[in-house]
Amino acid sequence: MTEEEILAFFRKKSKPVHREVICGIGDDCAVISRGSFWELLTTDTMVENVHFDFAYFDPYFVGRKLAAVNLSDIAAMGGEPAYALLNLSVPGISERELPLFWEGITTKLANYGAEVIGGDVTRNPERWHLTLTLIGHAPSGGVIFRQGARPGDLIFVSRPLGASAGALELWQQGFEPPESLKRAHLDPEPEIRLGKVLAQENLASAMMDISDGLLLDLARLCRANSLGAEIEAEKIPVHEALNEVSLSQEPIFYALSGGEDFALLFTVPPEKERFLRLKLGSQRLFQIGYIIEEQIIYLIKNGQKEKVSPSGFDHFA
Ligand SMILES: Nc1ncnc2c1ncn2[C@@H]1O[C@H](COP(=O)(O)OP(=O)(O)OP(=O)(O)O)[C@@H](O)[C@H]1O
Ligand SMILES: Cc1ncc(C[n+]2csc(CCOP(=O)(O)O)c2C)c(N)n1
Ligand SMILES: [Mg+2]
Repeated sequence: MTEEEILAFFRKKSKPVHREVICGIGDDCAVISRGSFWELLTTDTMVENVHFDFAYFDPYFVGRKLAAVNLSDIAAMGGEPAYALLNLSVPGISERELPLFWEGITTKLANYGAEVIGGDVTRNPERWHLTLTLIGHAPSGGVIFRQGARPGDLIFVSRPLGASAGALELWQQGFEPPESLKRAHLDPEPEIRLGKVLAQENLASAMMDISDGLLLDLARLCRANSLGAEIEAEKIPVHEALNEVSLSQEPIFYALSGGEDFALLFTVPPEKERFLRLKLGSQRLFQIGYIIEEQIIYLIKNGQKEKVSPSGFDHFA
């Protein structure tokens, strides 16, 4: 089974029984009503040689990235991160590695007001296997779900895409990537501030973060709404450093299907666009297309409109 099929199985089978569960399987975070506020829960795992390789990572950046991928799921709901539980499962860890890893994870969490408050340690005979569970909160009713988009809503991404996947390919081909690509892969910045503005000002109708690639994640957002999308290749913000390096594919491929961008993908009703630009001032946003009724994703490229199948990262594809 593919990762997509496994997730579909869980989504179909789950029927929350607790009345306080506002949102269970299927969004970037689970959401639980705690009366005066909503709690947000998310968990993400990083496995050595699946998510990172010590050929170009060190324990400090493994810690920073583990924090970032979880923070990004809180950002995708428009929430505020707070508490984390850390599960460390390793063949062994040295007196040099442990403080570096701890410094990485705690500094990244602290940048966004979060801290580690517990966890678990076990031996893993094979490789580093790390899981972080992050808990956050939002005002009651003040989160943006994947569901909520309407036909005609504008589709935005929060920053240029493809840098992380470009860096990965360069390392895997034995080259040293330029600094901006390296940073995007080793130390991605979660969009906590932007997510909060979009939620608190009720600007976005639907939102998620891009972890598996724009096309695949846009397809997930569309499916959550039983809608489709029309996007334009020329409007997709491709990270500019991809034009300066030698890669196996065109730069736009990494922006469409690379993954690990941790940018926000969100929809905005057209009548709110002016207010959105006003609220975000100098922050650049990239409108790449709009939501359509038909449950298909179209890409307009060189004046041609073509149906695209959602390609991106799947652990088992
Ligand atoms: N093993 C599982 N059991 C129950 N629910 C799961 C399981 N794995 C994933 N889910 C749920 O399925 C949904 C999609 O999961 P997915 O991991 O793709 O989300 P994500 O964290 O936004 O993406 P990524 O892991 O790529 O960052 C989420 O709501 C998640 O909680
Ligand atoms: C060594 C190595 N090989 C491949 C990749 C690419 N990669 C791994 S997981 C993932 C998507 C998000 O993960 P998840 O869906 O588990 O949250 C991507 C694009 C990498 N980073 N390192
Ligand atoms: Mg996510």
